[in-house]
Amino acid sequence: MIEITGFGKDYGEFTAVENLDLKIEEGEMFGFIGPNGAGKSTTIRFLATLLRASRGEGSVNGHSITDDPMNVRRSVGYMPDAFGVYDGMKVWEFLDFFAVAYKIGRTQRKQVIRDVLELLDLTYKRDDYVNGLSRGMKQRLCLAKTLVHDPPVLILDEPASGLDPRARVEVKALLKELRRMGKTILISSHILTELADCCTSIGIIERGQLLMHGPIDDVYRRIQGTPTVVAQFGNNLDKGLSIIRSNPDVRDVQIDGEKVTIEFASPESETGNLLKSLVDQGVEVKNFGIKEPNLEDVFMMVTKGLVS
Ligand SMILES: Nc1ncnc2c1ncn2[C@@H]1O[C@H](COP(=O)(O)OP(=O)(O)OP(=O)(O)O)[C@@H](O)[C@H]1O
Repeated sequence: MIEITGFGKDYGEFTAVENLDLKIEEGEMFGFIGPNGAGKSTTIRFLATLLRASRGEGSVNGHSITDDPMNVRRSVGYMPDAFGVYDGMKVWEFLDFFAVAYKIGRTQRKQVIRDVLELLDLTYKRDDYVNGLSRGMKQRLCLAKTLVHDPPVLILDEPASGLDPRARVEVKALLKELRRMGKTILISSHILTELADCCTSIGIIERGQLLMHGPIDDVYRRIQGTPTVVAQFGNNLDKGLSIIRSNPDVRDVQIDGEKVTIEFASPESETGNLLKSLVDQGVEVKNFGIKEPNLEDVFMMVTKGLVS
């Protein structure tokens, strides 16, 4: 559905994105993750036909981004990271404006506006002025406007940024609903956990390079090899720490109050050996459990070059 080959973008001497290959299948929700300045928006703007590539090519819904941008635009609902809403316009007028731009006929427009307002839970704001909406509502309205031409692909640049936790949950629920409706979705974020439970695949980008990319389960599996244990000790914390630190299988130890996080060095590391030596040496172990990696861990490990 979305394919990019060898995409690169230079701004003068500076290379913002380097030789990026990406493939997103129909029906996927792809999380594009990276810190500020990594190159997410640059890649997204290329996909949305708003930026000329320095190198490489891509296609969306079978249409070439460079040779057939009009059909790409018809296929894509794009939500930029910073968007403007026009003052002095009512909610329905804002949506109507975009529907006209997509050449949707008058009668159909009414229905479309009704449908997207309903879907985005904004029907009760239909006649309100856009500039009087809260940030979360403006964000939802912007998402609504990406849907007016019923595109099969949604490209959303940080759609949940600046929202409070509740509004973020609402955006996530909405994205899941859109995926159920058959949309293929690319969503970028630097808030990693935000994407954990809704994406089917992820790509991690840093300094213009895609470090890892694949189905979310595969990415987890690739890093699961190096175990992390979270432990709690009843007494002898200092003794416990010295045993942990002198264990050759341990790469790093972090202490947060009573919680001790132990990172092991290799997939072959036997966490049980460490537990046994702690117990054998009289340390009271209250908890000792393998920690399942979350998206944050994946990101840290990939960007530290610990997995590839
Ligand atoms: N028009 C431009 N001129 C010069 N440099 C640019 C331009 N646009 C982006 N850059 C640079 O390219 C790099 C990638 O920027 P980009 O906006 O793609 O990152 P991002 O991953 O989307 O970051 P953020 O999460 O902060 O939006 C950054 O170093 C940025 O400063």
